[in-house]
Amino acid sequence: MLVKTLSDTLDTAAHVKGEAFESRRILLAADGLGYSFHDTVVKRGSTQRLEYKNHIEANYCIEGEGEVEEVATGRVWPLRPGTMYVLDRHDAHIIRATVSDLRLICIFTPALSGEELHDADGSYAASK
Ligand SMILES: CC(=O)NCC[C@H](N)C(=O)O
Repeated sequence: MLVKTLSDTLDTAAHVKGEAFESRRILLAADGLGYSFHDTVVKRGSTQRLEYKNHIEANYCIEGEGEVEEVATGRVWPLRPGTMYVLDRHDAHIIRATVSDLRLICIFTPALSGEELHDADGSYAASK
């Protein structure tokens, strides 16, 4: 059995700090599960255009309020605790933390190694 805590991740290389978010990557490629598992905080007032060309990402909101827009259609969904969105087609999307910080539980497949940063397209490099 594998047991980890959020505090094991804080201030390690797997605690990635961007302008708009902090991603605390608790399970990584090295754990051998085929997915990575992150506890991510998206900062209030931020807007991010993202497009994970090399990964599928599932996001489950557990705190805060904001919205996600599907770029291809312009469709917008509110994000609140209990809402999940999955970028199952590598969908380009825009995340807005409109009202407060958003806290999202994120799963990436294939797993991230832990230190990935967004490139200019809003993607992470392909997993090795
Ligand atoms: C929604 C969001 O902020 N995504 C960027 C961070 C990503 N979820 C990650 O954990 O690396």
